Amino acid sequence: MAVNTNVTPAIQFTDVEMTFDTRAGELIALQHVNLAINDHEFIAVLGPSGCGKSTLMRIVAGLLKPSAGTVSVHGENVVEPRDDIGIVFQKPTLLPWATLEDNVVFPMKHKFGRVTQEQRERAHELLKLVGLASLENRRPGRLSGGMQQRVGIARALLHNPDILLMDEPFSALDALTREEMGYELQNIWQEHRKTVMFITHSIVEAVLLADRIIVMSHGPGAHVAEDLRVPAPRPRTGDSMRLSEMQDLVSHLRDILMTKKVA
Ligand SMILES: Nc1ncnc2c1ncn2[C@@H]1O[C@H](COP(=O)(O)OP(=O)(O)OP(=O)(O)O)[C@@H](O)[C@H]1O
Repeated sequence: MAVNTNVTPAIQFTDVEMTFDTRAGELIALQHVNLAINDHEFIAVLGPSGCGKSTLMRIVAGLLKPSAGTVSVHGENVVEPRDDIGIVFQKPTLLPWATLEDNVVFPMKHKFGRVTQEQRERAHELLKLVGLASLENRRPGRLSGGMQQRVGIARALLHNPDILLMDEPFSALDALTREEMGYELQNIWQEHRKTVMFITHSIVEAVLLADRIIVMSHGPGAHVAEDLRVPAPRPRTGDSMRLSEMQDLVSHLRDILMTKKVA
């Protein structure tokens, strides 16, 4: 079968530069960032602390405008926040007085002033999808960090975005919950096939979840230093990590990230 190489990427960075004005002067955080992320692809972004991973995500989300270059989503330049993007942050910042269902539908209420019955039904289905069936009338204060983050994921999926941006979504969780959430995210991704851009500091998490791993170089002027395909088939399990090619990938990533070889 012929491969169509002329497909518009879900997300494309073209020669992106991001400069911030700081008290110490101009800081060139990103420079010459070129990257194409395909539809339905799950990519993880790794890189030294402060290299600009969150900045990349905020540009895709339309929350920041690049100083030079362009970012497009499905072929359209990003100039403002878009409805086809959902975002999950490190902490879900839920409304403590609202039920889980009300928290999931809150962005709709905030944006349109009302919530439809269909959206409430979808919130119910999504809470089921993230393992919180029958808890929709609870309030977040009584939930563990992992459960709260599940609500954050359900909320990001409510408007059925094509693209999910996740900025260290599991970093505040304990190790076991974090691993469990990773497998759940993989299940959700297998079922819904969103394009996912997942920022993490965990090499193992990146390797377990992603199709491709993007390693950013050190800043200032961070760019894509490596673009690596993850070799294991899906669904990935703990056993996937025993494959020699996965261990080689983990060793390679440790080597370049811990010995600061990314330049
Ligand atoms: N609004 C801003 N104003 C000034 N400097 C900023 C701003 N946002 C980010 N920076 C700087 O840009 C660089 C990249 O920041 P960013 O948060 O994107 O890095 P990161 O790779 O996500 O960091 P971490 O891994 O520690 O979360 C850092 O030096 C940061 O201090």
